[in-house]
Amino acid sequence: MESEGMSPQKQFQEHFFTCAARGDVKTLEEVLQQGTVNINRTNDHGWTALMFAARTGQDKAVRLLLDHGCDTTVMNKSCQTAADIAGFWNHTAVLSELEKRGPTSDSQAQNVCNYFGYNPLDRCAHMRKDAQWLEEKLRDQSTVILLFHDLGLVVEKLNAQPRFTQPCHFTFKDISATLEELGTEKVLVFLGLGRLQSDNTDGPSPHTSAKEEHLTAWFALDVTSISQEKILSIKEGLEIASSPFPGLFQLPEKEAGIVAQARSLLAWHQRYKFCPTCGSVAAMEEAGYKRMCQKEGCPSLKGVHNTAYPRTDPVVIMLIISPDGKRCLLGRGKRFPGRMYSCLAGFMEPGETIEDAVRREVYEESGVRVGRVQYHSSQPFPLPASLMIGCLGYATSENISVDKEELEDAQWFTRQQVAEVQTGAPLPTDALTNPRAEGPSFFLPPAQAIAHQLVKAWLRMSPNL
Ligand SMILES: NC(=O)C1=CN([C@@H]2O[C@H](COP(=O)(O)OP(=O)(O)OC[C@H]3O[C@@H](n4cnc5c(N)ncnc54)[C@H](OP(=O)(O)O)[C@@H]3O)[C@@H](O)[C@H]2O)C=CC1
Ligand SMILES: [Mg+2]
Ligand SMILES: [Mg+2]
Ligand SMILES: [Mg+2]
Ligand SMILES: [Zn+2]
Repeated sequence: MESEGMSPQKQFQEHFFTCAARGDVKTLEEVLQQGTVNINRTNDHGWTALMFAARTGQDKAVRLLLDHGCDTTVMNKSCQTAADIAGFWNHTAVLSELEKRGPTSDSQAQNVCNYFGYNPLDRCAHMRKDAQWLEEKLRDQSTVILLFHDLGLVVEKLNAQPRFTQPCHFTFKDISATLEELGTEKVLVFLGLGRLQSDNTDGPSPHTSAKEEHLTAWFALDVTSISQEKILSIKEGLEIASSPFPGLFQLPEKEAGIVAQARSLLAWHQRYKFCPTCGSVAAMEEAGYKRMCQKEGCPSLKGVHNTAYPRTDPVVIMLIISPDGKRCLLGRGKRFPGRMYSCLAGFMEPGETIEDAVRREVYEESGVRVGRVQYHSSQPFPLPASLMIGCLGYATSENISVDKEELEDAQWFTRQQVAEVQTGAPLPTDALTNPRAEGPSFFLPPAQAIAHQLVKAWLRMSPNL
């Protein structure tokens, strides 16, 4: 840690880092007593004193810094927390101390939870055939009903530039006339019971068990066959988030999973009105989780031949790491906003393992060969009903040959390039639309995309410590 040309304040800070790295608890304590340093101050690489102590396994220094309130969630410019660093260098005493004392990062404290991935509802599949129970739940004052018009969610209009989209929580009373107008053919699906809302019921009905009393029921209703104007007049201040971008990606995280569940189910009912086996009309059953062919004897009516269940299409999405471990492969889809690069992705095919789908799609789209494949996390993706399976893949070749049918470009990016973009200044507001906007030469999808989380995971695994 050189000191030439540094301001005295910076020299003092560097000295503090050195003491942390050496485990010089006595000096650290003196400095902290004086209150002359900012305990969470970072150096140019984003390292805190806690990270230096974690890097060299100084458990006493780590304990002291934690006693003085050092922040365990700070990430350096390679997106690593002190716990990541301790874990990488196998300093188990330090790691367990860090884990004991506070959140070590959003994804280490709990399993990785991607946007759309958190769904607080108990789906209560066993209740889906109980028409009386469902009807009671629907009419309960605390019940939340989400409306979709041609798959566009009905949301509350926010006056300011919307930072997020708030789904409108309709009650049975709000929409009883709408339900009547839709008649018996309506697509109304039961989503589940949850504790998201404070309950304001008059008391339990005779059919609810004690366990269910305080849980809110959630439903989704397709109102496409009614005019938009009529739907928007149900309440004041409504609008329809008809374009999925950015509306669907700005939901409160606690509701994003519920909206994903609802939208995928309604999309399925909209597109699969007829039996895929014999072409006869199929009717909705089991609160929206099944469609039954109305033709007697159709093979779709039973067992594993039943084609009448909602569709989920598995998609592999993968961050491919170069053979030397220093770069990752990112591509630009033809319809991506300007300068955005993301992980390669592709639909899985029948009779294929996740690992082989990763290898095939990467080879098809970029000509790069992949060996080992490691699962990371998954994300329901309601456009219309994919399940993104996030993986890290280790390349065994480097030459890129882009499939111009699918991608505009694919390139290897260094760890530093990616870390700079990931942790750099926020993008200018016109970066998505204006190719001449200021800012970095490329950017990554936002945190709501699983691709973003895969890149982050790779940066955090960095051997560059
Ligand atoms: N979160 C993220 O960062 C990213 C997410 N994605 C998502 O991943 C999904 C798949 O990625 P993508 O690269 O488009 O997939 P692929 O590489 O498999 O190619 C897409 C093409 O496959 C065909 N296709 C459409 N549906 C299916 C299906 N169910 N099974 C097999 N092939 C199909 C279509 O061709 P045709 O039109 O000729 O029928 C489509 O253009 C997309 O829904 C996309 O939204 C993709 C990239 C990044
Ligand atoms: Mg492909
Ligand atoms: Mg693809
Ligand atoms: Mg494909
Ligand atoms: Zn049929």
